[in-house]
Parts: sequence; C-alpha cells; structure tokens
Amino acid sequence: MSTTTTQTETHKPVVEKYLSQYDFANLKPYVHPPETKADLPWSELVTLDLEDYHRPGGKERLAKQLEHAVHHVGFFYVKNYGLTQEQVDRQFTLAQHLFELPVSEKEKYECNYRAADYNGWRRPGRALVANGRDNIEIYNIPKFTPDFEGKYDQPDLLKAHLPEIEVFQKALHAKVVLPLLRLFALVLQLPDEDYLVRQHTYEKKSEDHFRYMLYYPRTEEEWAASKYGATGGHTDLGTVTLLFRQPVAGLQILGEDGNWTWVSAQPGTITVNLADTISHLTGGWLKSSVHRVVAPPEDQRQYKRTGLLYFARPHNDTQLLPITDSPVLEEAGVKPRFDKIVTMEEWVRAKQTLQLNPDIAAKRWAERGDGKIEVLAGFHDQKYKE
Ligand SMILES: O=C(O)CCC(=O)C(=O)O
Ligand SMILES: [Fe+2]
Repeated sequence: MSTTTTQTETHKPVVEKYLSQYDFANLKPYVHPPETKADLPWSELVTLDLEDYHRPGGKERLAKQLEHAVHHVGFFYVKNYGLTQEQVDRQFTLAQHLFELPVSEKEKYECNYRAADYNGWRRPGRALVANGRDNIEIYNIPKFTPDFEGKYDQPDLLKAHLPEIEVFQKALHAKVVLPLLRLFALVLQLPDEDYLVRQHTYEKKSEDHFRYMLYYPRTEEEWAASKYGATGGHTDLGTVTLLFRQPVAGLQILGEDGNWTWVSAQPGTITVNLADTISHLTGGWLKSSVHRVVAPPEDQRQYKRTGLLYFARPHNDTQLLPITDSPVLEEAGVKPRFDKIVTMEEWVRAKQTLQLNPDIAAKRWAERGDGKIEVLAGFHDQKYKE
C-alpha cells in the first residue's frame, strides 16, 4: 500500500460510496398513482404529434391544428416529444426522493423570497388559500448557462444527477418549446418562422426553469378551509408551461363559456398551456388560459400529487409589446397591454414578488378592494371566484 496517498484519493472511496447511494439502481422508482374512476367533465383538447413536425408539410398541418386552441383555449397536448418514458420516469423518481429529504436539508436551498428569486426550494404552507394554507412544495432549477453557473447549490441527490437534468431540460427547450414557437409563428403568419425563437434562445439570459412540484394530501377540514382549491384560478406568467402527464386529477381550465373542465392524463403526453408573456407579445390574441388545481376526486384524495414542469420565458431584455408584422394581429387590431414599455425582467420581478411573498400580495390585493390588482404599468390580474 502506498504511503503517499493524497487527500482526494483518501476520500474518493467515501465520496463515491456516498454518491452511489443516489444511483438510480439504489433509488426506489417512482410509481404514478392509479387514474380516477370518477366521471368528470373532461376538457376536449387537441393533441399535436410532434413527430409530424419533421415530415414534409407537417409544420403547416400542426399549425392548422393549433389555430383554434391557441386563440380560444390556451391548452393542448403534445406527444412524441423526443424524450423516452424512462427519461421522464427518472425525473419523477428524483422528485420523489428530493421531497423525501428532511426539511433541515431542503431548507439549505430555500428560495430568496424577498429578492423575488424562485430558484431553489419553496416550502409548503406559506400562502393563505381562502381560510387555509397552501399544500404545495416546489423545487426550481434554472437554465444551465453561464448566467446561473455557481449561483445555486443543490442537494447531493440532485448534484449526482445534474448532467442528466441538464440534458432533460435542454431537450425540453429544443424539442418542444422552440418547435412550438415556430408553429405559433406560422399561426400568426410572421415573416419568418424563427421570429419568436430568436427571443427564446437557450444561451441568452432568461428565466426559464425546470420544476419538481408536490401537492400534499389534505384532510377534509383542510380542503373545506381552502374551498377545495376553487379560488386558485390564475394564469402563468411566461411563454408556455409544459406539464408532464399527471394522473392525479385536479387541474381545471376555465372555458370561454365560463365553465371549468378537468384536464385528463393522456398517456405519453405533455400538457402545454400558453401564458401571459406570449399573450403580451400578441396583444392578448394568443390566449393565456385561466386554470386552477382543485381537490382530486374522492378515489385519489389520499395520494401525493407529484408534478414535473418546465416554464419557458423570453430573454429578460424582451420588450413586451405586440408584434407589429403579423397580418393576423393587424387584422385583429390588437393593442399594447401596458401603458409604458415593460421588459420581461420587470414583468417577472413584478409577478414573482407577489407569488413568493404572500404578505406583500395580500396588501396589494387589498389596495383596490375590487378583486383586481395592478401588477405593472396598467396591467391587472383578477381573482377568480368559485
Ligand atoms: O400541477 C398542475 O396541474 C398545474 C400547476 C400550475 O398551474 C402551476 O404551477 O402554475
Ligand atoms: Fe399554472
């Protein structure tokens, strides 16, 4: 045995043993709860087959399929999105084990709420929901670009799998978000199909992020206090939100007819919803749809509801003005939604300050007292009743 072993060499076996505890071979695989048997009013959403995107005439076919969905519904599914089920399942497994870590470990990575920084761990129960508390735990991971490098430490569980998380996140951007933006460009008849893509390149600074999310089961009393989630209607703040197949029912969409319908768990799909920023960029023509997560049906209430999401957003320096060279928007006569020029960076800060700081939000909502809040520069959000 050598007597000149270095520090690193001495510790290497220990470190490796420690990390090997996080090998997928040693992590209990995540298993989705069974689907509900309840007969619910399900939303009728179109499903885009992204495999068609690469075939001759495919983009045009898909854009045609999207026309109604993006203007009137704001939600749709995509399938054949270029990641294997095994890759997806492994991310759910990481989510499960991450949330099972003790709070004393997770809180080392807690969000800087006051700085409106949502990356890291968001503890459950911070916000009032009707007369109860929220039941949501979140862990957000920013883009893997120099802007964020070294800014956020991660628990060893995630550190052991960061290369795979990076591949997964980048694939979502390149294989789902960017193709969808090209389809939106076709729907809007923009002068070239990369028009929106250029505002959403992965490398440049923007606040896209990947999220593990957990909804804890609530007791009947807790559900009643929080009005079964009925007051949680909201729009998302970015470009599009990608939500991996979620068999625990709960997500509902507010339709143009004023009725809420449930989003079902279609095998092999991602649910996509359009969000506020793409709506700002089109003067409201592309629809940022109102949705909420309510109490699951009785046969699923005992389950934890684990979510995997990706939030796409344009570059921070993007000005949120309606695009001027779209014949579709011109004909619709769309108008700017702010009364001054607002950048994406300002918009994110305004919205995240409210989302991360329930005390600030409560004060701001109370200012007008009419169920509306001025988020920024004349643009309002509203509370949705049951
Ligand atoms: O978990 C879901 O089904 C949707 C979550 C959601 O609406 C959100 O995180 O903004
Ligand atoms: Fe949402």
